[in-house]
Amino acid sequence: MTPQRLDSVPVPAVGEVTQAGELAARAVAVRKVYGTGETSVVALDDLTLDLPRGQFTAIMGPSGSGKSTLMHCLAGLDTLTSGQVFIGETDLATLSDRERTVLRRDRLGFVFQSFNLLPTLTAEENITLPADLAGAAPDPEWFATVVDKLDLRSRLRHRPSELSGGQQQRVAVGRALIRRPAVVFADEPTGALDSHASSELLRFLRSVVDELLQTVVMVTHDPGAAAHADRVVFLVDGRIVLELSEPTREHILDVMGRLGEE
Ligand SMILES: Nc1ncnc2c1ncn2[C@@H]1O[C@H](COP(=O)(O)OP(=O)(O)OP(=O)(O)O)[C@@H](O)[C@H]1O
Repeated sequence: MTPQRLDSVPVPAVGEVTQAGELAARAVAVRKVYGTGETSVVALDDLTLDLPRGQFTAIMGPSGSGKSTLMHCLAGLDTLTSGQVFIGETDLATLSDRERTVLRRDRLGFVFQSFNLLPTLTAEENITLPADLAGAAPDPEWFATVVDKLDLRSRLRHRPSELSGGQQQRVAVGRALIRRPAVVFADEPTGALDSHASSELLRFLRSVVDELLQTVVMVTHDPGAAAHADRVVFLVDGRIVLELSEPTREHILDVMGRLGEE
C-alpha cells in the first residue's frame, strides 16, 4: 500500500465512530540499537506491535526493558535502527523532519509524569495551546466535550499553581486531546499523583477511550494503573514477551512476579 501523505490523513469528526480493527499506530520489526561496537545496547529487538484505534494499551516491563525507547520511536521522537513505525497509514520514515514535527503536533498527544504546563497560562490557555500553535482555533464542540469529560469546567480560569496535582494532570490530558490525536502517549502519568488523584486520572483516561474513542498508550510500573487498560504488553530486553487482555491487578502482579519484577 502506498503510504498516505501527512496532509491527506483524515481527521475523524466529533462523535464519528471509528471502524473496528483500524490501527491508530503500529511498529513493524522495530530494532533500536544505541551506540556501536562493544558498548552498543539493543533497546528494541525486532519488535512488532499493533495499536488498534479506541484501545487503551499499557506497556510494562523491568527497568531498561525498552518501554521509553518504544514510546519515543512510536512518537517519532527517536529514529529507528531498522523497521517501520506507522501513525495511521503514514510511515514516519517517509516524512521530512518538518513534516514529522507537524505530525507530532497535530496527530499525537503527550502526557508526562511532570505535568509540563506553562505556569503563566490559565488552564484553558494550556489546553488550547497546541491548537493555538498550529494557528487553528480549537473546535468549540470538541473543546467543550473534553473539558466536561475531564471535569475542568469550573477550573478553566485558574493557573496551574492554583490547581491540585490531579487537576493539573487533567489539564495536561486536555491539552493532549485538543487536536483529536490519533494516539495519546502517556509516560507514567500517575507517577506524581497520590492514590486518590491517580485513580481519578485513570478513570478519566478510561472514559476518553470508551466515550471519546481516543487511543491511549501508557507506560507504567504500577499494576493498579495498568489494570485500567484494555491490554498490557510486557517487554523484556526490547522484546514483547507477553500480552494480557482485560487485565486484572492480580494477574498483572502474577506476571510481574514471574518476570522477576516485583
Ligand atoms: N540515549 C541512550 N543511549 C544509550 N543507551 C540508551 C539510551 N537510552 C536508553 N538506552 C538503553 O536502552 C535500554 C532501554 O532503555 P529504556 O529507557 O527504553 O528502558 P525503560 O524500560 O523505559 O526503563 P525504565 O523503566 O528504567 O525507565 C537500556 O539498556 C538503556 O540503558
